[in-house]
Amino acid sequence: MVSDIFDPDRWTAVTDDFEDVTYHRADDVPAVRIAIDRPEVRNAFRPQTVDELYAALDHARQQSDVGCVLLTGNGPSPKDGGWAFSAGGDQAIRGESGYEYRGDEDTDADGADTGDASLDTDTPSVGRLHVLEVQRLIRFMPKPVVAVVPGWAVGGGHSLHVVCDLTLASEEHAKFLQTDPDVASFDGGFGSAYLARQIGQKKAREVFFLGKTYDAAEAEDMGMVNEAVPHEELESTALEWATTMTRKSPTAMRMLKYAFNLVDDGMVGQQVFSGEATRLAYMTDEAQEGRDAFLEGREPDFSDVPWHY
Ligand SMILES: CC(C)(COP(=O)(O)OP(=O)(O)OC[C@H]1O[C@@H](n2cnc3c(N)ncnc32)[C@H](O)[C@@H]1OP(=O)(O)O)[C@@H](O)C(=O)NCCC(=O)NCCSC(=O)CCC(=O)c1ccccc1C(=O)O
Repeated sequence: MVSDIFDPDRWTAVTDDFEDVTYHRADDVPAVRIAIDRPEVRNAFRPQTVDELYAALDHARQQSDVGCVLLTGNGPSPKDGGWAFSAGGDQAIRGESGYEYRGDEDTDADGADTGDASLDTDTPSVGRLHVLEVQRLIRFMPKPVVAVVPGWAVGGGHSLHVVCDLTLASEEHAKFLQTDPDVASFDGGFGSAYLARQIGQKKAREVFFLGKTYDAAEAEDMGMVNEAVPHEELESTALEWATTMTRKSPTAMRMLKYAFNLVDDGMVGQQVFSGEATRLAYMTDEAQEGRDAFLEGREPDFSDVPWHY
């Protein structure tokens, strides 16, 4: 079973190679579902989880026939039935310089520690803080990413929902909490500054400084959740949203996402938006005349091109 509220009749696995993440493509909607699959620790992410999330998201980014990504957490926990989107960085493997790989390199087939970490050549020995790379991938992905929140969104897990384009939450189980300063961490980028854009400065400071827990209805009132729906309808509603969005013009959706981003993303936002404008310009006769003139060693003739106003 992938997740209690996952409908296996509507999805096909893209890969079974991941350990911490499940990755499915919808059968009748051009959308994918990427889920953290560590429900026993409230979907806290370790470096391997972040690597797999990045790989799945980057794969989804490059599928020109996929128009929407649903990002969620599988559940419930087999231990206590609790639900989570993600509880952020896995504190159990946090070392002095970041989150540490603790995997096959120093465990035997049964998972017991062999103390043989030196044999590992695939994974870096330094601590990682690379969920920020996942945030940037979500931010710059040319299609909407929806955070589908079935339970706790906490710490770095809260930041992940903040950076998504839309958030859909379970009425009964979704809970939003920032614990960063409790564990001496601080997401000073999208997790806080962009959150303030969504809910205002006073409220964003309250989220971090007071560390209150908000339910889905409160989060919707604050403007950081788009809609709260009954838990049983969470994934079907997410797929309905994906259906709606993927019927729209891909170019318009991409340009709108980058236009929304632009004002907060400085020169990089301008670069991303302008890159897409350049792509559109390349598709015109005007651009092809410029290219052809160079290749034919002549002056370009733009005399037929109107000065649009
Ligand atoms: C999420 C809780 C509020 C849920 O509470 P509750 O429902 O009562 O469940 P628990 O019994 O507490 O938890 C069940 C089970 O899960 C384990 N667990 C939960 N969260 C984590 C976690 N983050 N790491 C490891 N394990 C976790 C818990 O130990 C229990 O296990 P048992 O074996 O069953 O006892 C509550 O659990 C909670 O508050 N969790 C901690 C939330 C937290 O502080 N998260 C870390 C915030 S800091 C962060 O995410 C930094 C990462 C980051 O994004 C970042 C920031 C800045 C720069 C870079 C980065 C980066 O790249 O990483």
